[in-house]
Amino acid sequence: MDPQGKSVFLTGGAQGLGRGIVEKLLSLGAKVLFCDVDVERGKATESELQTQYGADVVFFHPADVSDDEQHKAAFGMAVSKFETVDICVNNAGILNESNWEKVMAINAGAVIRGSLLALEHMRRDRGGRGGVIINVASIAGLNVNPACPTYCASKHAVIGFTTSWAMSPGQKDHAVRWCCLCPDAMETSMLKVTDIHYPEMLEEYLKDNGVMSVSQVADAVMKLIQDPDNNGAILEVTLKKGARYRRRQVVDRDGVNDLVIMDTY
Ligand SMILES: NC(=O)C1=CN([C@@H]2O[C@H](COP(=O)(O)OP(=O)(O)OC[C@H]3O[C@@H](n4cnc5c(N)ncnc54)[C@H](O)[C@@H]3O)[C@@H](O)[C@H]2O)C=CC1
Ligand SMILES: CC/C=C\C[C@H](O)/C=C/C=C\C=C\C=C\C(=O)[C@@H](O)C/C=C\CCC(=O)O
Repeated sequence: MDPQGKSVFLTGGAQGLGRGIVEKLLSLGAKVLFCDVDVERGKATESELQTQYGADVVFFHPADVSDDEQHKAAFGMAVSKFETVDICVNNAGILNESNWEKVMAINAGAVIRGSLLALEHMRRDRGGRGGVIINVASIAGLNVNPACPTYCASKHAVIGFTTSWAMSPGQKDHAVRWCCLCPDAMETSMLKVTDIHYPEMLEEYLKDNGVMSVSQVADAVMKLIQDPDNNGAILEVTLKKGARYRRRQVVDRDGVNDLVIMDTY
């Protein structure tokens, strides 16, 4: 899908990757409404982006996406501003190993709610125009990670949910494309979080693997949006190997043993 002239709803856009994605989309001619729980930063970001791109193409709406009503109201605001939402990016996420309920509510719960809101609005078999849902997971959703088991579980949930909807027999009728983004470490405030186990393991990991810029990862999100044939894609982005699709398939290897889930590049 070409972002030019399209309408976007994105969560967690006040800073970090969310803001980076908003900026790329605006530069490609999309209109964006983003929400965030950080009201001060959200307003400041809205003001800076309106100055750069125009007051009628980017809007901030305060919302905590772990709250059902606030999340629905923010999505509804995007629909009423733009009439339709073509692209939904469920990006808001936190890292906090001391509060597993909150991590699951934001990283998994709000991604599920946001996806279902978008699906209901977009699905062509119920009068919508189709669209794309991008769910932000992490490389941690594909690996094990003793530094942050809860975060890791929340990101595995995002990938399982997104790829399962992508394989729905109704997907062609819905005309909604489902994609997951799995970045390696990025230079954002999340990497400053200290509430993890074994911080020295993370430090070692970052030394070996490096840290990406937000811009590099936001470019990969544009690839996800623009490629029309990537329903079900898991886009892994790392500093060393760049953006690579992993495709998840359920495979019957021999007709005898259990089906297995396989990722291929
Ligand atoms: N920074 C990294 O190394 C990586 C981050 N990610 C994922 O990227 C996404 C964006 O994270 P970053 O930009 O790195 O973090 P960040 O902390 O810089 O930005 C996250 C934004 O989400 C907002 N947010 C948090 N909870 C919210 C809530 N309940 N309701 C609404 N907004 C909320 C924050 O206020 C903030 O503006 C997250 O899903 C994160 O898990 C994935 C892989 C690597
Ligand atoms: C701790 C998570 C930090 C930020 C979250 C964000 O999503 C960043 C993710 C990117 C990479 C994080 C890697 C962290 C690695 C570690 O902390 C090591 O403990 C991992 C060690 C072994 C796991 C085996 C593996 O590498 O797959």
